[in-house]
Amino acid sequence: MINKNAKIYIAGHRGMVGSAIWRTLEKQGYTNLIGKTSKELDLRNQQDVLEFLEAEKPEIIIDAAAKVGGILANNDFPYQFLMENIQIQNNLIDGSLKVDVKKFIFLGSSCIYPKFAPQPLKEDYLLTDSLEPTNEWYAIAKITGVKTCQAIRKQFGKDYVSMMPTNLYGTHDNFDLKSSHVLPAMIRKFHEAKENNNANVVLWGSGTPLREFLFVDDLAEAVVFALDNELPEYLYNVGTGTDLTIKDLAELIQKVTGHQGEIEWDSSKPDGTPRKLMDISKMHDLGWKHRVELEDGIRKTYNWFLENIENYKEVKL
Ligand SMILES: NC(=O)C1=CN([C@@H]2O[C@H](COP(=O)(O)OP(=O)(O)OC[C@H]3O[C@@H](n4cnc5c(N)ncnc54)[C@H](OP(=O)(O)O)[C@@H]3O)[C@@H](O)[C@H]2O)C=CC1
Ligand SMILES: C[C@H]1O[C@H](OP(=O)(O)OP(=O)(O)OC[C@H]2O[C@@H](n3cnc4c(=O)[nH]c(N)nc43)[C@H](O)[C@@H]2O)[C@@H](O)[C@@H](O)C1=O
Repeated sequence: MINKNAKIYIAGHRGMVGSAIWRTLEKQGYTNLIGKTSKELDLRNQQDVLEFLEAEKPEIIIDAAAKVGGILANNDFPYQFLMENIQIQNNLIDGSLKVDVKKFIFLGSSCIYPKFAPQPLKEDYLLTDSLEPTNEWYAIAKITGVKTCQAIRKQFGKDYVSMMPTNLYGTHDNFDLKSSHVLPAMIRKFHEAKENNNANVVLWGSGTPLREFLFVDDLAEAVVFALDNELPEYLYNVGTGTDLTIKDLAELIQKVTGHQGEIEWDSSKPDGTPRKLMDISKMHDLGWKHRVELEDGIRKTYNWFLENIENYKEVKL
């Protein structure tokens, strides 16, 4: 068990995931949390990161800082998704080793697994085949992060662990239609179409790919679980164990938002990987399980969207 006064640095503490982890840690009584915005500390700058870590000497680091985006952003900006993520994670992980950070939690994504791997995806399937082309750049960066932490475990015996969440959604999500993931994009599109006399909604691809969705507060609980317990292995999947087609997701969000028009599918946009359902038995065996079911999570996210609707004009990329 970690001391509740331990100094914990949450990299990316204003993002969807970082802010959920911050809230969960506060709720569980952790008192010494630190965070920096990208304006205050650009994690791509090695010297600045090392100076910050040397000055602060955190006991624990949770890395929720990354260049993040949906299928189109990943496909259109391969260099940024590869390079910025490698820079951010290398500076944080190597800096942590240098200043003797006791525990490091690295967050990756289910896209690290091969495009046509057997389903559900077990942690062992890493590096057994080729990646999905729309996000291979981001995936290569994330695989490098997993392997860097694994190398530190092997060579220095430190508690550096990687968690691979499935597709996430929730409060503080990115609702910008160019850079967002599918679930917040659909909430915004159906809501705005409803407001616009139930106009038709245009969605991307064929609607046939399958995706698994985890509410971000559940992921935050999994991360705090990993912080409270020394996990025996280097890599853990985090998800719900259930997926649905993009078309079924669209119908569910259409119901929640109350939109009554038609849905059109834009086949010029990519489908991405056909399926990426996580095998989450390792986390279940240790005692973590998700709590928020999809429809409930979508309602919470839609309510948050409505409460914060004025902020969505900003484009993230
Ligand atoms: N969203 C999803 O569906 C999934 C996300 N993940 C992983 O979870 C983690 C967090 O993602 P999420 O919360 O969704 O992303 P967000 O875009 O919401 O947050 C990313 C955070 O990273 C920070 N950041 C980005 N670049 C820099 C930089 N150069 N210097 C300092 N800080 C930087 C941002 O800081 P600031 O706000 O100050 O600019 C922001 O707070 C990532 O590792 C991602 O790969 C994994 C699976 C799915
Ligand atoms: C988390 C994960 O996220 C990304 O992978 P992805 O799951 O393919 O991403 P996505 O959420 O953007 O799309 C899922 C599916 O949904 C379809 N889709 C329909 N209509 C919209 C739409 O309006 N917007 C978006 N974004 N997608 C749409 C879309 O065509 C695709 O079939 C990578 O960043 C990857 O690196 C990663 O880790």
